[in-house]
Amino acid sequence: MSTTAWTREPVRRPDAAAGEAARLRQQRLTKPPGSLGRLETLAVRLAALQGRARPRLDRVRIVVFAADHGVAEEGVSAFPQAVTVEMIRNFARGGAAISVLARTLGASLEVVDVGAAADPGPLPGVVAARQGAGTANFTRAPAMTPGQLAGALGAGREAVARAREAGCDLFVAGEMGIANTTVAAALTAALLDLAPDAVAGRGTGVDDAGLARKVDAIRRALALHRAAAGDPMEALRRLGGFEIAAIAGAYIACAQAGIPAVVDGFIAGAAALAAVRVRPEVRPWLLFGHRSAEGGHARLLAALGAEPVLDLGMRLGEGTGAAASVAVLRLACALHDGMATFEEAGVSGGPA
Ligand SMILES: Cc1cc2ncn([C@H]3O[C@H](COP(=O)(O)O)[C@@H](O)[C@H]3O)c2cc1C
Ligand SMILES: O=C(O)c1cccnc1
Repeated sequence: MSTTAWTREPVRRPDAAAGEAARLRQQRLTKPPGSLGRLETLAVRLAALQGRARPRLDRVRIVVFAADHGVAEEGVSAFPQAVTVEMIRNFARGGAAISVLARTLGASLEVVDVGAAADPGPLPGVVAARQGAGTANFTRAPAMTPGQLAGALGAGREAVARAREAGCDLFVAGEMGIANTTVAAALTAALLDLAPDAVAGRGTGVDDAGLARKVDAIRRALALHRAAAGDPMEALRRLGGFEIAAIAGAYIACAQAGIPAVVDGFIAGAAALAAVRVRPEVRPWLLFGHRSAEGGHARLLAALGAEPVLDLGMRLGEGTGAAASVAVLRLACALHDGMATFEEAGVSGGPA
């Protein structure tokens, strides 16, 4: 049986010397210091994370983790649970938003079925790592058994190992799972000690009655699992989901492998929060792609001290907000690498 012991293995430290070399290069490029704003600091951060003064984003890996949630039966989503497996098929055929973004970016896309309610069977580009036919309804029982939690975390670690094997400059985790905004909200509320209505949003577009059912389901879940709030791994087991645990595992594995990761929206953000609570040294390895329009994401970002790259009013998931930010991160790297220095260009007024 798989265990979670690997999550306690050492995490890499960013390379301060590579970061400093990148910072000095930015000062010598033909522009007033700081005038490219966060395009400068993002390139410097990527340099420290990749351990090279000129960071590259040629090989971007996107992995969408899909799973279902027992809490869907509480009527918390605007869409039926069958959409999860239907979207797995859509990913495999290349018709989803993340499929288009991955193609446009020239990024490799993998889908991991961590436990949709229906088994999609073998599909091209879909890895089966099923921990069950969806989690248990967390308003009545822990979402996962200890074995399922370990299996889901391990599925994330294995996805990072495959990415590393293929060569990976940057890792993007996405998710698909009907009702997972309820799950992300419950986990966020437990870990940040917030009221359900402060973190629950409309997800796929629930009406007022749906939102009230969602807040109520979260309130009941928090009451049932109250004792776990101080233990992030146990909170993840009781209030999380297979795909959220897999993403948390992937972030921890990225930090252990020295691969920077871009976090997507609210759901991936909840996984990031869990990962950082389990292993605080994971935090430097995470960049934040965008601010989701989902209620609760802004508070989650604030708690993580995260300033997202984009704020486009997106609220889809699948890794789409993180993928969109890769275009900006690539521009940051291209400027950093390709601009002339004051000295090279014979422009006056550069650093002494
Ligand atoms: C067609 C479709 C594609 C999606 N892709 C991502 N999500 C997003 O919506 C779901 C979460 O919202 P809720 O908690 O309200 O169910 C997740 O699957 C998330 O990835 C989708 C949702 C739908 C309907
Ligand atoms: O921010 C997200 O990740 C999100 C928001 C709504 C629905 N699905 C995902």
